[in-house]
Amino acid sequence: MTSYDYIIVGGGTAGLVLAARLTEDSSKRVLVLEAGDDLSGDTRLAVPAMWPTLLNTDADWKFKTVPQPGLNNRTISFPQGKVLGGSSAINGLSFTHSSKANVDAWFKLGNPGWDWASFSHSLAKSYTLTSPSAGVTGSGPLQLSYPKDIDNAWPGIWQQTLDGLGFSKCEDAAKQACGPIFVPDTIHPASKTRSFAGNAYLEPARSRENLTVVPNAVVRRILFNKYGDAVTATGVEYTKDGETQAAAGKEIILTAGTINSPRLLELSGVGDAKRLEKLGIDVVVDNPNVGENLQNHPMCGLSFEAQDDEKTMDGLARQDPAALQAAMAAYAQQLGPFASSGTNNAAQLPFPGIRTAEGKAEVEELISKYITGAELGGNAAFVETQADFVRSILTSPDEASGYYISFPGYAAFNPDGTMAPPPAGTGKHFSIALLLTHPLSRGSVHITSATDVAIDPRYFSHPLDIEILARHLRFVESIASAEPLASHLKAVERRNAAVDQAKEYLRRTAVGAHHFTGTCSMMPEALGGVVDAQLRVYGVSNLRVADASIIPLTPRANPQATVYGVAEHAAAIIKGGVL
Ligand SMILES: Cc1cc2nc3c(=O)[nH]c(=O)nc-3n(C[C@H](O)[C@H](O)[C@H](O)COP(=O)(O)OP(=O)(O)OC[C@H]3O[C@@H](n4cnc5c(N)ncnc54)[C@H](O)[C@@H]3O)c2cc1C
Repeated sequence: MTSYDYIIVGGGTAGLVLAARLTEDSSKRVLVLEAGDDLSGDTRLAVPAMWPTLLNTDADWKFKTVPQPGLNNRTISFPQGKVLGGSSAINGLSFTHSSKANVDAWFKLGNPGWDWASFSHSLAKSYTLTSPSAGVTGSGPLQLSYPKDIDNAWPGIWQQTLDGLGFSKCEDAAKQACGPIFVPDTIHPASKTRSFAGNAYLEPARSRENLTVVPNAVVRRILFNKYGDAVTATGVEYTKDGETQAAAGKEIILTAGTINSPRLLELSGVGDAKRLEKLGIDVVVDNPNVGENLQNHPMCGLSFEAQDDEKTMDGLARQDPAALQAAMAAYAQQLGPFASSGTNNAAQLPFPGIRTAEGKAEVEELISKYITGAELGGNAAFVETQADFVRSILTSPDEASGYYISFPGYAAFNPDGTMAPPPAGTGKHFSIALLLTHPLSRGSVHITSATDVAIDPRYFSHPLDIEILARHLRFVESIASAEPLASHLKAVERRNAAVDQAKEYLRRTAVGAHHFTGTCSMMPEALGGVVDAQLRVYGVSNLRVADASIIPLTPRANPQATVYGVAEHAAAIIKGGVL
């Protein structure tokens, strides 16, 4: 059996960052096993706006949640990349930093070396940003850019409207940020094609003799040696082309993502002993925290009718041949809707009204009703820290509890969370998608058999989440009713004027963003942790997890920037550079 210094399980976003960084040392042999195919060069991956066409294909694990009581018992789709590059190959390309407050809260949980100052140093290694105003900043492999042409008036309208409501543009999106922001895309500025872990990190490293990458290899379990209480990982078992194979490694690094990293731990005997014994799995390490603490942003959309002469993406969404032809012609010039994520105009906003005495009083009342007292369940010490963090966000006029993405077109979701097409006809739309940045609801991911997994995010199980999001939803309608935006829309009907109406709308239409984190959380085991601050799995000397699953408190918005930062930080830790 071939032996490696490191076996990386999952050649996704974090896995390929680690593969590239660890093979910089030519004395270290690295094996990457990736369940999905290598789709480098596939147009659906390369052309930015084509990412939805990869959903529900073989490049997607096509997960679904169990029915969600908080969402009227709906089952919500939960896509994840199954392809070399992982979710970075199929995601929506938005690159948003989390906040200093969020990362510092990880540190406060008992994670030395994971404060904002240290973490942001690692994050900065991951990207280069090309901006029309500031030029080129950074020198990391991942390429970020803004759309070249703003061929419509919407960005200005969005910013002026929010400015009029008292929120001026954020210049430092990485730190405290309240107000409209113009979010960069993971798109190469020269080619206007997707920049992702595959072409940014793997491609330059692929010819290294010490790197072996095997696509279409599904890892089934981690192999262990156990002497008394001392547990060592020795390698992995995987299937490739219908055959079971094994590889030996001095250290195993799990980067299989928020669903499959805890799933593989459980399948290999690391998890809650009672659960594993019931399934006939030999227990290697008893840790009931594995698969717990699943966090995700609940999200909803509101679409408004735009005036008939507005420029929107509705024609493209309806597959109108003229609109498609125009978009393709523009893309040949690296311009137009195919050349960007379409989600660049966003805003990070505090609790609505927090800058007034009534708003302050309202949030204080909600907090004292819902985040103190008996309804706190789960690990008391963790819950207390999470509650302190969320309280600090909600009561600050400079921290965001709502993330708003504006979009010139129809943006609504089917009941199962997939995107809904625009209504038939020729009507134009303007939409705002809304996310709760720091939910208190937490769920789980656990295996139910050798092949099945139950994903339960428990959306809105903490009552404060829906209360806060309902208030932001009302504020979405306030934005749409404010000038200059209001003049570009047909009459805005207030559909959610009362909090109860807004809550009913959320239970009926909210879905989950594709932003799941937390199932192998990094924190002390007594708080609910699965890995320590060096990302080592408790109870095993040479097994780490280093992907989105280790994030103990979910990032403010879209998480890929944070995942790249986690992977760079992990590489530095493994190479002995930090901590
Ligand atoms: C459709 C979609 C849209 C998104 N849009 C955005 C966005 O616009 N902005 C943003 O910031 N974030 C976005 N995200 C989230 C972001 O992409 C992810 O949080 C991030 O990429 C996760 O990285 P990861 O390394 O944890 O997992 P992944 O990148 O998913 O990598 C895990 C890898 O492990 C492989 N794997 C799993 N199990 C096994 C196994 N048993 N054997 C071998 N290999 C295995 C998988 O196939 C996959 O390649 C989106 C996600 C999705 C799915």
